[in-house]
Amino acid sequence: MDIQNLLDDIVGAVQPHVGQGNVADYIPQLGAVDPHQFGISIATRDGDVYSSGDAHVPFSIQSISKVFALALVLAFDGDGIWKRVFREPSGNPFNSLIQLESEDGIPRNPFINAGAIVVSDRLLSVTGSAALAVRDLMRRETGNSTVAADHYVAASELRNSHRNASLAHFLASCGNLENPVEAVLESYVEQCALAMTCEDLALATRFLAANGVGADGTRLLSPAQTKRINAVMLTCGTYDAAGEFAYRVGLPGKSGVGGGIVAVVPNKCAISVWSPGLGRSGNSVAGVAALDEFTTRTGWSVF
Ligand SMILES: NC(=O)CC[C@H](N)C(=O)O
Repeated sequence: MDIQNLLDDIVGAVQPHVGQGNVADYIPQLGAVDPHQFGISIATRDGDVYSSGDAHVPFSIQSISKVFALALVLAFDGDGIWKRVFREPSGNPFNSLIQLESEDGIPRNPFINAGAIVVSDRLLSVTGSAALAVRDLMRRETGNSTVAADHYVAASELRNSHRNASLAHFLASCGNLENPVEAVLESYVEQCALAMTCEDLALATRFLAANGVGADGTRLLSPAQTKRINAVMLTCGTYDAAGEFAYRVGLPGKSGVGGGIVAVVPNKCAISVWSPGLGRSGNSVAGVAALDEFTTRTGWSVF
């Protein structure tokens, strides 16, 4: 298969969707991003990388960071995190407060905000800085030592983080935070504010398509842990649109409100797409369309 040709074709095919949806203006700094951009990259298990469109423009990875924070907690700390967070789809928006109270402060899964705040809290306890731990993992896997958080985005989110602050305070009231709320929130927004390109993200995600083996050949996760992260991405990675994403794309995937999505074809490749316009559930409209196109054309799906 000529992957480069395929990606160039997909860039053309999704053009009608580029600019559709809305940029995430609840984080003011993200509201200023030009929605008429689209990029796609693939990093194969064998080490080849293909890109097309705006694949070299850095964007805010936001909730995509939640996958990497979870991977690090599982790698450094084992399965203990699963006592503090469930593994069920929530069927609710990513920043919803509703279930958290009725389910006694145990978030539905690690990819909605409440669950990711718990994971970042644990990563903060284990490493001293969730944001730096995630950043260093990204640098190692991409070989790009310039990967860093955009501090304007982090500050912009922190100033407007009333929702996440309420989730964190509620978690603390249930005894499900180990660190002070302010420290956890700071670390969480800093991790979300990492700026990366599609190409960076495809490279960083590749270990999930390689049974847990990282770029330098060392093992980050066991094959069983890798399988499980991919399973949680499939069922929970795109929030209350996870069913629709599985239906259209058929791959484990994780989205962020910066407009990025990463997806994993186990044992083959990692794919990253980016376009800032979001649909109702906070997933990139053109990004989902591109992944739909990709799995339809290649047949590379888990189903
Ligand atoms: N879905 C997302 O990307 C949300 C991440 C964002 N930092 C938030 O907490 O609201």
